[in-house]
Amino acid sequence: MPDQPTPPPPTDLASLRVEIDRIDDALHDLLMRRSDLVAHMASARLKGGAPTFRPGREALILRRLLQRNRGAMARAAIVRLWREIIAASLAQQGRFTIAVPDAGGADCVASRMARAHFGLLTPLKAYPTPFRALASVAGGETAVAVLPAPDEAEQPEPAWWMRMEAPGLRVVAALPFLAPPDARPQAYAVATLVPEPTGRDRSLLRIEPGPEHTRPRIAAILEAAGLPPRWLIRRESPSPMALAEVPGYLPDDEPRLSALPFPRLQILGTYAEPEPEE
Ligand SMILES: C=C(O[C@@H]1C=C(C(=O)O)C=C[C@H]1O)C(=O)O
Repeated sequence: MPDQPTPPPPTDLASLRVEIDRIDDALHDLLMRRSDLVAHMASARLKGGAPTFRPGREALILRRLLQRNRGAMARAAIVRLWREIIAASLAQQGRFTIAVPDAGGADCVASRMARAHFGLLTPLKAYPTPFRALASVAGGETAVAVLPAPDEAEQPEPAWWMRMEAPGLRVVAALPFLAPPDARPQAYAVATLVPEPTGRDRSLLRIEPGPEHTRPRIAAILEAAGLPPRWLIRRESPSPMALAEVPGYLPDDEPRLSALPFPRLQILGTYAEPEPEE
């Protein structure tokens, strides 16, 4: 459709509104067809045992649409619309509740990011701590936890990344999806699924450093391994631990990691790189 010449818009207000009504009907028809396909996917169990939530596929859909976006509608508006469409299709496929830490109610960054990404209608469930939110995902009570991005200055209790041990839990998305290129994510989504590569991904590495592994030393080691950190934090308490965001999709058996000299290293997750706002 975008390649066909667009007819010139009518010049009087009444005809313009008739044309907008016609377009709304066409959009609605397509939305109904889209949700019929999702219903078919869910009822025919076409996904088999595969997870309902596929954050990599969602990122690819949004990237494709942003790429072809022409005209006056802002990129942020396109993302907003499709986040709601995708949220509606996730809701159609079964119970889909998001766990958030209850640090300051609806205003807290995790709740705001969860709302923006998973839509206004997706149920959010508040837990007293990020760790309890993670436990609810590990136990299958909720589908995803949205947690604030780690910060070197945070207290040990909110430092969820230091205590993310339950098997199968992975960081699967960085939020928001639309962000300035050098911005750090404001929140991360954690779920029990193996993320799919999207062609442009990033990963979170948790490192238990030796005493000689100062922050600059860790950065230099990662850089030499072809994993230059976008940012890196190192905390001393309750025990020394560092966290780095590195470019690329890292599967669990990533060969570049086996030669690294740290006492312990773990991939906390891998997810689509956010898209620029402009
Ligand atoms: C429809 C699907 O399920 C979910 C909803 C999607 C959508 O509405 O496009 C995309 C990926 C999944 O998170 C799918 O797997 O394709």
